[in-house]
Amino acid sequence: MSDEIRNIFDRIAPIYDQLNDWLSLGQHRIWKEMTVKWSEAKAGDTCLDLCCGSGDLAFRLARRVGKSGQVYGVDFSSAQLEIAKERSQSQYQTPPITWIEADVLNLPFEDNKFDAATMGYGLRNVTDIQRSLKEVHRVLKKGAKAAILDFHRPKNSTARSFQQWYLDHLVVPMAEQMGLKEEYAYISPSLDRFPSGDKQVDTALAVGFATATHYPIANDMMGVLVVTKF
Ligand SMILES: C/C(=C\Cc1cc(O)c2ccccc2c1O)CCC[C@H](C)CCC[C@H](C)CCCC(C)C
Ligand SMILES: C[S@@+](CC[C@H](N)C(=O)[O-])C[C@H]1O[C@@H](n2cnc3c(N)ncnc32)[C@H](O)[C@@H]1O
Repeated sequence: MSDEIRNIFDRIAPIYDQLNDWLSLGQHRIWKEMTVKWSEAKAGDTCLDLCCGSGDLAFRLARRVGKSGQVYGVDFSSAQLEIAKERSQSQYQTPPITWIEADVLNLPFEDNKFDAATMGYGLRNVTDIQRSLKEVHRVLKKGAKAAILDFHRPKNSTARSFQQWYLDHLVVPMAEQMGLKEEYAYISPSLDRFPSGDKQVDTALAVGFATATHYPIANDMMGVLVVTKF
């Protein structure tokens, strides 16, 4: 299953950023900025962006930690990381971001390393949510936060119907124009499998986080799970 997921993101890498902009009417930038703010990353911090993809959240973290900080972006899609590296070169980077091709279910870092972490549209795509949250907990310093942004199914039936309509009539047809229908058709069933905000909180507390809060955004079509390690 993880090979299938890796292949999806390898294949969509060349158009991923552009489609996100078009399909979210640019709103994803706001949702990502909110996520980085909720991570409480600050100047001088050492930060981790899990499932970094083409680097959107890692770049935002870099701007917050400044030249005295450090940022690591981890993803198992080599094609996504290539895009992140290309983007790195085309913009003045303070600090330089370290891009690592690895599985977030088995992070190549020692315990208690990071002052803050982000994960944007990654938790829904990993094959073992509990294990992923355990790894996040392991590598965070005591008192550190992680902010985890993802889609989910809204509670409100009208919002759910709109979300599904949007996916069926805008997202997948636009992806189909680019020969990526199957890759984007994957989103809907991934939403069906993904736990609600309340269940995400329960899982986070069960793996050992001292606090876990889920903030619905975008009319409850997205959400940010903020967890703290004590
Ligand atoms: C940045 C966004 C999605 C990232 C993303 C996550 C995935 O799991 C994927 C899986 C397979 C292919 C692609 C992705 C993927 O791009 C969010 C913006 C892009 C969304 C595809 C747009 C969908 C937005 C909401 C359903 C509706 C928003 C309506 C509002 C009026 C903008
Ligand atoms: C929807 S993209 C999100 C990319 C980026 N965070 C963003 O916000 O645009 C999901 C990313 O998670 C990565 N991913 C999924 N499962 C992973 C795993 N087990 N280990 C590492 N990366 C993984 C995929 O390769 C993909 O780049």
